Amino acid sequence: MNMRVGLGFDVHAFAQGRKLILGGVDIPHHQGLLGHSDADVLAHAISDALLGAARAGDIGKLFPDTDPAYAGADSMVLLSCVANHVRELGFDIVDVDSVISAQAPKLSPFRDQMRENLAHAMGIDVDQVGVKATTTEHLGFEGREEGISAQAVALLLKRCC
Ligand SMILES: Nc1ccn([C@@H]2O[C@H](COP(=O)(O)O)[C@@H](O)[C@H]2O)c(=O)n1
Ligand SMILES: C[C@@]1(CO)OP(=O)(O)OP(=O)(O)OC[C@H]1O
Repeated sequence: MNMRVGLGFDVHAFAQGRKLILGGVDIPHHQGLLGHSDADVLAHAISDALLGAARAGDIGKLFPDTDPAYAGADSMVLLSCVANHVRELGFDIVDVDSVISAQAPKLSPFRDQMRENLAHAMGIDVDQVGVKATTTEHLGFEGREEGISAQAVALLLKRCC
């Protein structure tokens, strides 16, 4: 069986004085996401989906949040490393889809730029990357605007020898 599916999920809390970076896009907002890296929750969920499909651990295994080397890291660079890693393990990236849960800000104006950035980082075509957004109708931590979550799925094809 040559197809593998992976699931990724990540959460980051909002904090004052931080940038809001999603899919490599710097989105104007009155608060941003807290993290060891730039806290790009979408890039992290997609990274974990790729790693899950390749059965290669998770983002924290590759880039520990205790390692000063990743303080303030650009998560699109981390995503590129993950994509190259799964390719080195013998997989091609077939398709990626994702959803961001955020009460605010409105993300649809930034969707196409996020897709382009993510596709570029993973070395795939933009039509192989889906990005969606939803509010949680004011329910839960996303709905209270305490943070943002993202989920992603990835489909990989194992190259045969
Ligand atoms: N942060 C967000 C959340 C949602 N959207 C767009 O609005 C549509 C409706 O959202 P509901 O949560 O009310 O279903 C959603 O399908 C997105 O197109 C958004 O852009 N940014
Ligand atoms: C991205 C990494 C890099 O150290 O740190 P964070 O920005 O804290 O993000 P998280 O999703 O909590 O953990 C994964 C880490 O690999």
